[in-house]
Amino acid sequence: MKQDETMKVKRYDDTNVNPDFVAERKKCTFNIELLTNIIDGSSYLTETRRQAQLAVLNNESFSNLPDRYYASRDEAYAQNIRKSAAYIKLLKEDKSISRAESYFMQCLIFPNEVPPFSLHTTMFTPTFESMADEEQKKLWMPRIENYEILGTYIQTEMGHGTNVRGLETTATFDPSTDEFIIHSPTLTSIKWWPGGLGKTCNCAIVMASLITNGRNEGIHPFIVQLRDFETHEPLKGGLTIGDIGTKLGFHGMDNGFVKFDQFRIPRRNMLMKSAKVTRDGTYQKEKKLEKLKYGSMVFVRAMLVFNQAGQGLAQAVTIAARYSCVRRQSEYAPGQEEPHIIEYQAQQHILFTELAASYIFYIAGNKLRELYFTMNYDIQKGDLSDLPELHALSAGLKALTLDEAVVGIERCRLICGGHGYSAASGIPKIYTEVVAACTYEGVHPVLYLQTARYLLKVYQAALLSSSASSLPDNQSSKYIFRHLHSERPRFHFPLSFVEIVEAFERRALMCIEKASKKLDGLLATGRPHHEAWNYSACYLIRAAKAHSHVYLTSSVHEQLETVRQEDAGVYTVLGQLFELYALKSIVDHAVEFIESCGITTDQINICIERIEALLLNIRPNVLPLVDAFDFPDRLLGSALGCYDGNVYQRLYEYALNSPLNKSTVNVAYFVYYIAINIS
Ligand SMILES: CCCCCCCCCCCCCCCCCC(=O)SCCNC(=O)CCNC(=O)[C@H](O)C(C)(C)COP(=O)(O)OP(=O)(O)OC[C@H]1O[C@@H](n2cnc3c(N)ncnc32)[C@H](O)[C@@H]1OP(=O)(O)O
Ligand SMILES: Cc1cc2nc3c(=O)[nH]c(=O)nc-3n(C[C@H](O)[C@H](O)[C@H](O)COP(=O)(O)OP(=O)(O)OC[C@H]3O[C@@H](n4cnc5c(N)ncnc54)[C@H](O)[C@@H]3O)c2cc1C
Repeated sequence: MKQDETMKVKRYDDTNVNPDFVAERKKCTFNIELLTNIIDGSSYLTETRRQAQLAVLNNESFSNLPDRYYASRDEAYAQNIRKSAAYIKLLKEDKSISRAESYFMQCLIFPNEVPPFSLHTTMFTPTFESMADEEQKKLWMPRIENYEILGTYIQTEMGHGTNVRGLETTATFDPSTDEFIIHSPTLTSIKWWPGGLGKTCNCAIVMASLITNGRNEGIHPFIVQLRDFETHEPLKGGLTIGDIGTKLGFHGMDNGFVKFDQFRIPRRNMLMKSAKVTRDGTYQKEKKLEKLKYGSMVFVRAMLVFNQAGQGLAQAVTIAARYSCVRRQSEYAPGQEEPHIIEYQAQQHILFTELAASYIFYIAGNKLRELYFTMNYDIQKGDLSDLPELHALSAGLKALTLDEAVVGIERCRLICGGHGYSAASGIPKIYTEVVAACTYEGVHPVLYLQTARYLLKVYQAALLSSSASSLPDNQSSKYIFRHLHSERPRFHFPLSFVEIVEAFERRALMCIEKASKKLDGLLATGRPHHEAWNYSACYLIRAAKAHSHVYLTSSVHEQLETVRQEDAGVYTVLGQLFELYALKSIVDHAVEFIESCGITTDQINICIERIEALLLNIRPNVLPLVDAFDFPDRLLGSALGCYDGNVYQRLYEYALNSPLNKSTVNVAYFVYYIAINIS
């Protein structure tokens, strides 16, 4: 990125800071900058992010006016398009902007929003790159990279989302014209939900059932132009396109629908890397590359762990923590000043356990992102051996971390009392964005079941093997092999970090064993496999969750081992957060740990006591721990969570700006009450 000499705006306003915050920050016992580097991945990435954020703050084209919480849907969409145009212009003009820089810029330009063009970068382009053959890439990529083509990803239909194989849209090859005819045969086959489809994108990858020579060959991807490149009008020839209307959140996004009515596209618009239709209509496929078509779903699921679960929860926690250090309430000791609400143990228990969870999701999410890029390198070269592992891991972790994050965000909102319910707190916006991720890219019961399917296969393999050596080191399920044939250790309390990881592994192994037994038991009664599978779902989902917890604890433990060599202060606070997250999970799932690890209810009580001690340990560092996330105020968009702690002044300004305050007597009130009373 080109450096801008005129960069003047500071990321924080550090003048006029609330004295309570100054006092809180003085209590810090560790090096905040080092922790920020760990969260970002490196000091280099911290610096890159800060430069990118400064570039956004210094550029007026990226301002959030009208106020994002008062904007109507039309205004929210228009604002996103204005900012998108400025952002894309910048990317075109400054080719030195790196992928990381553009990602950091995008997060701040569109705070807690998925902007209308985002499907272009997160799904359309990756799917095209992965599924198109070399000739197609040569033809299309320059216009895709140049944003002349702005694409979305069209898969879900009004009647089918989860069951991708059941999609009804057809792409029938017509050899007489060398074209495919895309068609929505029913109301339920209308494509529904794709981001940016309603108004913004001019092209799309469309997933449809390929029919050639009278045979249905299953779902395949096609690149389809939807709008005219000059006028932006929907193309003629059989397209009805529109916006699907108001949703829980995503107000600035035009999620859309499209009905295809015998719409024709050239044969070569089928993406032909792993399967193709020749000029005479012959269908050919490379079976081993078949699952590549699922690749973009794996990519986004893997990214959502740090991007939505980690970052979303961390933002809500930052807001709740800062507010808790400002807000005073209730008489604690008779006759004394009201304490800050952070001093109440009940507040600490919720806030600090969510703080711990946000660190765990962030750090494990970063590790998953790295793993994705490492494994995907081989996958794209045609070696798909790591794909099942990556699919199982990304599906389970997407589900578990987002399930826990949305509950955590809501708990953060609740502990902010009434002001948490105001849009000005920023938390409702974070919630509506993050909870959307629980639906898109796959609903969670379904994703857990995908993870469980893989785990049962690994378990079967482990039963037949006597060592873990047949699994590569990067396989997260290696513990199944390791523990299946080894004695359960005696756990000592309080648990060491190594013991914590082993306890999670033992619990996961037990859940997998139980799921396997349940399934086998039902099969043994003569039930068909699909029925036995369905009636084992509760066991299977428990196994998938337990396995995902293993990844969370073991990957953060691995990070702790590195930090231990580097800095004692950071190691201590990160270790406290790790222990708190782990012990709370053990207490929440006590029955499973008692049964799998041979521990007692008394030992669970030791965990509960230890949690209380950890709350006291974490208390002095609470503000520095959220400062370490290094969120600029604009990203948080919160009167309660601003860096300077001037909560009440900001809340008042927010209210004064309410559009309802533009007049002293509201026109509707005048028309319906005063005017009627007068007559
Ligand atoms: C620095 C960079 C930073 C970047 C930051 C990015 C930030 C992100 C921001 C996010 C913005 C996103 C905006 C919103 C986007 C929403 C897009 C969508 O929702 S789009 C719509 C999303 N829609 C959904 O998510 C729909 C959910 N439904 C599905 O995913 C599937 O259809 C299904 C899995 C449920 C069933 O499928 P079915 O065919 O019945 O499957 P079977 O069960 O019969 O298994 C068959 C075999 O295939 C295997 N396999 C399966 N999946 C995968 C995979 N992904 N892979 C590999 N393998 C997979 C499976 O294991 C099995 O293997 P085996 O055992 O035979 O060896
Ligand atoms: C904000 C948002 C953005 C989106 N963006 C896009 C996009 O860009 N492109 C796109 O193509 N799609 C998009 N989607 C669609 C999204 O991917 C689907 O909504 C999602 O995959 C779920 O499909 P569905 O809505 O049809 O739910 P269904 O599949 O009907 O599932 C409904 C419920 O039934 C249960 N269920 C279903 N099947 C099973 C099963 N096999 N086992 C157990 N339980 C089951 C689950 O509880 C599930 O929650 C988006 C959705 C949202 C909310």
